[in-house]
Amino acid sequence: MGHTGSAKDDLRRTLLRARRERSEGDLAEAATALAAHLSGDRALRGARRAAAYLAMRGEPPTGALLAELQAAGTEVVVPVTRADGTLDWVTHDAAAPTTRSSIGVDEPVGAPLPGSPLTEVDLVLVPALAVDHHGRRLGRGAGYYDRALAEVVVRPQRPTLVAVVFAEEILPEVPHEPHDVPVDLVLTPSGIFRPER
Ligand SMILES: Nc1nc2c(c(=O)[nH]1)N(C=O)[C@@H](CNc1ccc(C(=O)N[C@@H](CCC(=O)O)C(=O)O)cc1)CN2
Ligand SMILES: Nc1ncnc2c1ncn2[C@@H]1O[C@H](COP(=O)(O)OP(=O)(O)OP(=O)(O)O)[C@@H](O)[C@H]1O
Repeated sequence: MGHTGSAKDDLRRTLLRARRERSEGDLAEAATALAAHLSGDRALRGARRAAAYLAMRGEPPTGALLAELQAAGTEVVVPVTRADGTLDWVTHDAAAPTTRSSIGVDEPVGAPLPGSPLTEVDLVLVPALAVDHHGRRLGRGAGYYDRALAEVVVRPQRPTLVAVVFAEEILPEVPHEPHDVPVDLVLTPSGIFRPER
């Protein structure tokens, strides 16, 4: 791992530690606030299909946000991680059973959608540990989203990419590499931010 890799790892550790210290009350408030900001932004509110995700421990909770998207008529798909490092996608149903994967992610047990669902969405909510002022995102380091997004951003009709983080996780600069795909918007419990490009 080069310089950028170890700089990313150091920052990940710091950010994960801060996330572990958030109270349940803080998280519940964040969940409601994220869902409330949805209606204020046209790209978010008007999506026909959205790729989202089930938040894992420490992440800004996405349950209310996904419910709000569905209530607005958006079809929501969520990922299932595969051993080869790619993501499958399943239609989100909050009432359907999920299973916790070995890496701590809740995943639907339903059948994956055929084809490349990510190429048919107009909005992608992307998990992140931090995002910088240019929209560059720091993930958990497994590369699932970098690989998945690399395929959609080359398409003529690219979807709006939205990272979801706590406001304190918007940083002036995060370490980045050529394969990192920048996001268009950042959704936080404090509001929506548009990175400079
Ligand atoms: N909610 C959510 N889903 C997601 C992602 C994410 O960041 N958040 N991912 C974004 O790419 C992919 C999964 N990537 C992951 C990469 C590393 C670890 C990880 O290090 N897990 C810890 C355990 C964490 C815990 O139990 O709280 C571990 O295995 O030690 C987890 C997920 C796909 N789905
Ligand atoms: N487009 C790509 N094709 C192949 N490998 C990739 C691609 N993008 C990233 N990777 C690999 O994935 C690994 C993790 O990358 P990186 O540290 O940028 O992940 P991340 O953005 O923090 O994680 P994630 O995308 O899972 O949230 C690296 O080893 C990188 O080489």
